[in-house]
Amino acid sequence: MWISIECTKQIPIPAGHVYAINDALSAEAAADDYETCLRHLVKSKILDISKESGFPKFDVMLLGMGPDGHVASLFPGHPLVHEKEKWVTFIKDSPKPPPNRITFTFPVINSSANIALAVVGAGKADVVHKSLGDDKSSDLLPVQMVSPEGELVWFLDKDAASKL
Ligand SMILES: O=C1O[C@H](COP(=O)(O)O)[C@@H](O)[C@H](O)[C@H]1O
Repeated sequence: MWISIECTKQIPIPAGHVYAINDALSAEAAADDYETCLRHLVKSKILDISKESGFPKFDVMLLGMGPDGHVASLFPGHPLVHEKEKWVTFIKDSPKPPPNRITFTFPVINSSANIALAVVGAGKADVVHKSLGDDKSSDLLPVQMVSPEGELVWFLDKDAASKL
């Protein structure tokens, strides 16, 4: 949401190219509605399907990361990180406000051609260190499960990179 609102202010994206979440609906209904929207875009050949995965394939996905290592609304230890079928799903118990959210699932995120991961602030330094370091002793954080079909590029500010 933030991206669509901020980007449309900064760069001239035609309004018809922005597919906003319908926040008048419940989280469940908004997730269904958004997945239906994606399916229409696939049918009308605006959005590709990955030959590898059969899920929608975005050219580029811009993700952030929370200080707990979550991406999109896929939080560490939450069952949604293991969703394998849905394109878009919902969460009603998000550990970070707001509690009701919708999110792309990992099959969609990881079918992207490319992903830019933009991470800023000292509050993210520990998790950046853990994610990019060698310690694979504990369960993977959601950010460590991000694996697009093409390139994954991290963009860090000095504070976020301070423990590397
Ligand atoms: O809740 C969320 O937080 C993360 C991190 O946000 P930031 O403002 O600290 O960069 C964001 O990437 C994610 O999309 C969102 O669901």
